[in-house]
Amino acid sequence: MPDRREDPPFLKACRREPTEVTPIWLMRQAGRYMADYRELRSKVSFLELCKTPDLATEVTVTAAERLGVDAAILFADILLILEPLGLDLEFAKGEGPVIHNPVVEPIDVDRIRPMADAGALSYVTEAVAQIRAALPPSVPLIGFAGAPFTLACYAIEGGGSRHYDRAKAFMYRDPAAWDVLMGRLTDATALYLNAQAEAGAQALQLFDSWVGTLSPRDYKRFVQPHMRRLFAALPADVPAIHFGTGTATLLEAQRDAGGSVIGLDWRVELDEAWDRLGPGVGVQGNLDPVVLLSTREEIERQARLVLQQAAGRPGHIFNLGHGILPQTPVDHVRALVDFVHEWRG
Ligand SMILES: Cc1c2[nH]c(c1CCC(=O)O)Cc1[nH]c(c(CCC(=O)O)c1C)Cc1[nH]c(c(CCC(=O)O)c1C)Cc1[nH]c(c(C)c1CCC(=O)O)C2
Repeated sequence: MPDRREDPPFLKACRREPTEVTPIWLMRQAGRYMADYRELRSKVSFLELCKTPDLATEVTVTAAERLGVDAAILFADILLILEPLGLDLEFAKGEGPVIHNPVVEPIDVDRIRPMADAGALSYVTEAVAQIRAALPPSVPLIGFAGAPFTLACYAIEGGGSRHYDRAKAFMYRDPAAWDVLMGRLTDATALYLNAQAEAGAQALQLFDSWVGTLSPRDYKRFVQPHMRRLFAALPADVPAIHFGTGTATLLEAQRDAGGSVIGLDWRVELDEAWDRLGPGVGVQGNLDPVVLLSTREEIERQARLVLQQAAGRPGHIFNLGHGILPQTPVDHVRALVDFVHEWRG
């Protein structure tokens, strides 16, 4: 058994062990709100950045250092896995992601090729190994992937969407084809996350960003069995964080699907949500990212409320309820990190 007493606070909190400070990291902590990132992006495209381990390492490590956060997150994107599955992905200027050959008809699911191994994504596992080697031991590295439902939304919609009407109509119209698609995405994601853990990722986050669009009943029918299988296929000794947004009515069903930590957004009260989830899981969240656009006083007031709601229970990881917005002042993010570290109940 490895000696885990000296583990950094983020990993202890993932295991619901007491920590001296509440660990904090932020979704999208590396990105356009940082001048260093914008400077680099003026020279290389987003996909090139993701596919060049040296650059992905630089971006990941710089962001973690600048902010003084308790964990780094691999610089990559949830949609990269769609390429080896046979989808033609582009990050178009000003438009966000576009998939040029989306899944439209049930027969298109046949085009989604099962992945034999994670070899086609070796640029990601190389980045993981390089980042792990570059970070100090006190800063754990989080690997991640998109959850099958959120990936299926992109694969079917061909990009972002407001109501996910095409994806959901596909799901309702042809549940058998839906399950085949979800099954392939689940298999590929399990391989990909295991490869990240093998390369050095010390925790794994599944982003089910758009799952809040489903009713509890539909979640249980169309998503939960796949998520159960996915979590069961992950390495048992690596904490898994199960994240979604708009999930107030889905939390228990998400917990039952898997993950040692459940991500919460700001639409729920953290203490009430944790009561519902019970003592068997930790929680991550849940400051509204828009609060970071206000004043330092308001940021501290709202951060204090989150910390107070989590107080007395080990297993809280401070985060936003969703990613940092591009117009966020870096100083505000740093002030938040310092405030959380200095807070002593
Ligand atoms: C849905 C989703 C995507 N990507 C991701 C999600 C799930 C989280 C969420 O709900 O926000 C996850 C993601 N995307 C990115 C990371 C890197 C790690 C981090 O710092 O958090 C992570 C964890 C980098 C990125 N992914 C993207 C950028 C911006 C690219 C740029 O430099 O122009 C970054 C830094 C591009 C991206 N990627 C995606 C969209 C919709 C966009 C365009 C919108 C946008 O630009 O914010 C898909």
